Amino acid sequence: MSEFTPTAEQVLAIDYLGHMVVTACPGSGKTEVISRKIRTLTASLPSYKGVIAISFTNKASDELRDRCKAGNLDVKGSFFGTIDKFCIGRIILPFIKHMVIISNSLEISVSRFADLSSSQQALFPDFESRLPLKTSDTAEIIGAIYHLLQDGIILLEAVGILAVHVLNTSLSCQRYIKSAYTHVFIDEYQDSGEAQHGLFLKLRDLGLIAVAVGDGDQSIYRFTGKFPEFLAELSASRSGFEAFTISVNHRCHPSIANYANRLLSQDHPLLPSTEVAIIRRHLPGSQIEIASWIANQLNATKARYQVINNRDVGILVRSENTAKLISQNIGIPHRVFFSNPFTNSTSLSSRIIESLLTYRFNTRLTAQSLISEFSPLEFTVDVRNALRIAIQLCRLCSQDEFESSTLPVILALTGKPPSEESITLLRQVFESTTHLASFAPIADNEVQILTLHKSKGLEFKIVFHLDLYDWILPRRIVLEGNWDVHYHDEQQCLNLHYVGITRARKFCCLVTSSKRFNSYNQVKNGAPSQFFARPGLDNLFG
Ligand SMILES: Nc1ncnc2c1ncn2[C@@H]1O[C@H](COP(=O)(O)OP(=O)(O)OP(=O)(O)O)[C@@H](O)[C@H]1O
Repeated sequence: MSEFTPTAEQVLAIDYLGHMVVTACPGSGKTEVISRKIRTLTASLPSYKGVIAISFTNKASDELRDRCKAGNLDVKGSFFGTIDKFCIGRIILPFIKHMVIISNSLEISVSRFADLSSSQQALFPDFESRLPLKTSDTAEIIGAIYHLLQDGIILLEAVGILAVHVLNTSLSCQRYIKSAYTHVFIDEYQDSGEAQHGLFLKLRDLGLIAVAVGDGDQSIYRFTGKFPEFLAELSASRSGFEAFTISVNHRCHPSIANYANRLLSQDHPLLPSTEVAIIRRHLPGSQIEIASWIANQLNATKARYQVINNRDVGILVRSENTAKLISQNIGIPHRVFFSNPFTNSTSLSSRIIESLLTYRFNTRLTAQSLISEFSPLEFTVDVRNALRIAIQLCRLCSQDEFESSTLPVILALTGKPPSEESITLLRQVFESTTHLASFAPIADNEVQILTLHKSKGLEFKIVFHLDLYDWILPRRIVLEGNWDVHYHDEQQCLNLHYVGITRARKFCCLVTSSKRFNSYNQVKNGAPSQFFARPGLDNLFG
């Protein structure tokens, strides 16, 4: 836990005991407020109870869990994870069998609509025009969703509405939720979809204390049906939620905060700052030259800003293609947050094996955290102890023994042996040193390369913000027969740029180059982003 004293605004939010919504600017301590609340709350809970803490990404969720558990604090039966993980693991899988007859020999997996067979797709006429699905769609498509479940498939796009449906319909699910959890926290509420919002309100109606935290200016997922309007709805008067605002950015150097604030509002008052810690650099060449340039001047930058470890440096990009180019050309230890063979697999045994791999390499994780993740219902003490030992063996065994060591764990958690697919994926991971390395915790000497979307909720002492090109950020689109400049949701692109800059604590470098590779590896002119020309930014950068 951080040593600082919370501000008066933070104290009000930490101490409030009822339903609440916290809106706050970047770096204002939202994650701190949530973790301090969870630490205080869980201290007085019995071991079988906990809170539900939902973050937007696994990385943000790990960060929150680590902050809550700092100093070996016991967070009891709390859930930390993403909304899909919660819906699937805690609501759908344990309780759907009370509602649909599903053969015990079937392994249930999660599948996207696009990956269904054509006869399965035909169950959902006009499916794509309904996306994102809303709870009001449930009545019409629940029959088709049940049909798929009988084939062992949970439709990914319907996870949210299915969870709300199970929660509304299954009394045993309601009893379980009420007995296992006292509070629900949802971070990054500005990126909530309608089903998630419905679930949150339903959990409140069941008697859990509901806490939403977010920032409308960091809304960056509108394209997937996630809207800041739900956060605004909770913040409105008479919503039943007490509204709190936290307004001081503790993360960014004041000159970085000034630049970010002026991006959104050209007249935003400026914080006093004696130094400018945000610069623009336009380099000859493409992303390849940018990679070498970053590598060459990294040590000097770290020394200047008294940063010791490379892991405190984030290189933020708009596209995976740029991430790949930087990774291939930077020539210093780094970690790219790419997908691994398990990323697109949603079967339960794949998710367990992936978690066992993470557990094997990350010694800060406990066997209990894995049990809590995958077994929503209570085991007897004997079964739990045997399972804990089986999980621990997956860390202690040799690489050759890992595959067989996962067997008893998967059997205990699912009642079935692992699927063939999950074993194939595991073998693919072991065949690739890059994939294997991605399961280890970040080493101190590794620079982190990730997309702007994935950087949400994270912070770095030094940030290199790339991909600030015309066409890329803001994303430009061509309208047939019209040569004017048109953007695809300029406000969301601006929010994305704002999120990127506000990840930086001490120094932020906005980098462009005269050329750029596009996703087809064609070289294009690298004209600078239109965001550089926004009013109000003059003299705010070096
Ligand atoms: N009262 C405070 N005094 C000093 N530092 C603080 C205070 N509150 C938070 N911080 C620090 O500010 C930084 C940002 O906090 P945190 O990550 O909780 O912000 P956040 O609101 O979740 O950010 P974002 O929404 O941008 O992801 C952290 O390094 C945290 O330790």
